[in-house]
Parts: sequence; structure tokens; C-alpha cells
Amino acid sequence: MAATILYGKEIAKDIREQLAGEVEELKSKGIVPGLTVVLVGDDPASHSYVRGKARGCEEVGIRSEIILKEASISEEELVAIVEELNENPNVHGILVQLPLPAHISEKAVIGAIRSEKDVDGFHPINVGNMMIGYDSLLPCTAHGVIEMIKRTGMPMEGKHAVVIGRSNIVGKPVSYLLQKENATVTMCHSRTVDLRHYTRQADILIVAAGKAHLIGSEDIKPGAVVIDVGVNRIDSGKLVGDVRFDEAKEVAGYLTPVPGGVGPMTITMLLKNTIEAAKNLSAI
Ligand SMILES: Nc1nc(=O)c2c([nH]1)NC[C@@H]1CN(c3ccc(C(=O)N[C@@H](CCC(=O)O)C(=O)O)cc3)C=[N+]21
Repeated sequence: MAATILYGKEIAKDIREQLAGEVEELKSKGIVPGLTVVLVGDDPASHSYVRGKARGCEEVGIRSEIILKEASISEEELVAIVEELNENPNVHGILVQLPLPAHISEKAVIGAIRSEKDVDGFHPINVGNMMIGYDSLLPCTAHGVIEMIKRTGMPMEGKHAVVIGRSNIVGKPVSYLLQKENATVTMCHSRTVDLRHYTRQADILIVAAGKAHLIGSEDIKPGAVVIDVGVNRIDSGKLVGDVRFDEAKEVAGYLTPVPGGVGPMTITMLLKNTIEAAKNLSAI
């Protein structure tokens, strides 16, 4: 049986239509949700992602602004930009695109963002609130992954979810959100011995290792929900995931493609967070 393909792009379109309605409503109350993205350096992939974010904003009616800075900017200057945005009442969301140049501390910059405007959900206050299970701005990719699993209609409760990758932006947050949905969660990573031993037990497999073609049909439990978070640009210039799609689709029950899977959901959750931040900051 071939897998049902979860087209994030289509799910995202659905959600974005709903978000556009919410923006309309806010505008009628005189609130125009605004996102500012700060992009340091000239990495082409980062520029491409940031363009995607700006397009998403335009689609739902969010005002967006991109601040471009050279890679030579100092940490102090970057923190000063963030602090200015913290005070700007027209800016509800602040996103500093990662990675930052090596001489700038991510901790210092992310920590400088006012937590109510941290639409990435990367500020320690938001991470802590999420971990406890309190309301918080959720990390966009992890939230997008959960929304995609919900769309399968399969309850997560009691299911064995295996997460490959322990990053702060995907692996760790997705493990908390899966636990919140009452899944049993196993974490695997680059030092895991006999990865396949774990992945073959997974009812839900989240692959966020950043290694092209890591997972194939032999690694997947028949019928599993397989979410591919990988974004790898291979030599041909093609974008591929961490899962060998053509193989996996013969075994999995549900499978996300790359591109057109998790990526568009990530941006959609960013738009959702920006609207939420605008509401919270305006006390609506
Ligand atoms: N502070 C911060 N927040 C982020 O959320 C963040 C970041 N830094 N740094 C880089 C990663 C990566 N990321 C992606 C978002 C969307 C797509 C996406 O929409 N991809 C399209 C294809 C895009 C293409 O073709 O290049 C897709 O999968 O269909 C990809 C990657 C957000 N990130």
C-alpha cells in the first residue's frame, strides 16, 4: 500500500486563508500585525527562506519588514537593533534569522528579544513555558509538524513517536509537543547506536537529522506516519529531505515530501505566532 502524501503546502494554504480572516478582523480594530526579520550576512539559503517568510506575510495581510545587515556587524549593534524593535509598537514579531556569524552569540541576541515578540519561540522564557505546558509562542517547525500529524486524523495518544535529532529548533521542542499529545517519545541522534532498532518501532517518525537520504524503507514500520524535516541542498542544486522519499512511500502510511511538506508549515506557524503576538500585545 502506498503512503498518503501529506502536502504541507496545501494544509498551509488552508490555514493561511483562516489567518487572513483573523488579520482582517484585527485591522478592523485598528491593529495591523507586523513582523520584522533581521538577516545578517549573505548566505543565499537564508535569503531564500527570508523571502518565503515575507511572501507568507503578504499573503495573509501581515505588514513585514526585513532588516539586512552585513556579516561584520558587532553583537552590540545587533542587540541594539533588537532592543529598538522591542520598543516599537508597530512591531509585534521579531525574528533574527539563524545561523548568525561565529563572532555573535546566539544566546545574547535571542535573549535580548522581548519574549512576547519572540515569534520563533526560541527565547528561554518561551522554551521554559512550553516545556512546563503553559501557553507560549511555540517554535514554528515543531508546531507545524504537530499540525500535520493532526491532519492524518490518527490520535497520537499512546503511540510510539521516535524523533531523530536533538536540536533546539526542532528535535527538542517537537519531543515536548508530542508528549503533550500523550505520545511515548524516544529521542535518537547522531550518537545513537543502531538507529534502525528504534526507527522500526516508530508509529510516528520525525526525521530532523539534517542528513540527506538518511532514512529508507528498511528503517520504517509499515503504516507509520513519517515526517521529514530535512532541508538539504544536494550538489545538483535540488532540495531533498532526510528520507528517501521514493522508497519510504511504499512502506509508510503517511509521508511528507520535501519541498512542499514541513517548510511551508513552518512559515505558516510563524504567521500564526505573529498574529497571536499582535493580539497579546494589544490585549485582545
Ligand atoms: N530564526 C530562524 N527561524 C527559522 O524558522 C529558521 C531559521 N532561523 N533559519 C533557517 C531555518 C530553515 N527554515 C525554513 C523555513 C521554510 C522553508 C521552506 O518553506 N521551504 C520550502 C522550499 C524552499 C526552497 O525551495 O528553497 C519547502 O520546503 O517547500 C525552509 C526552511 C526556517 N528556519
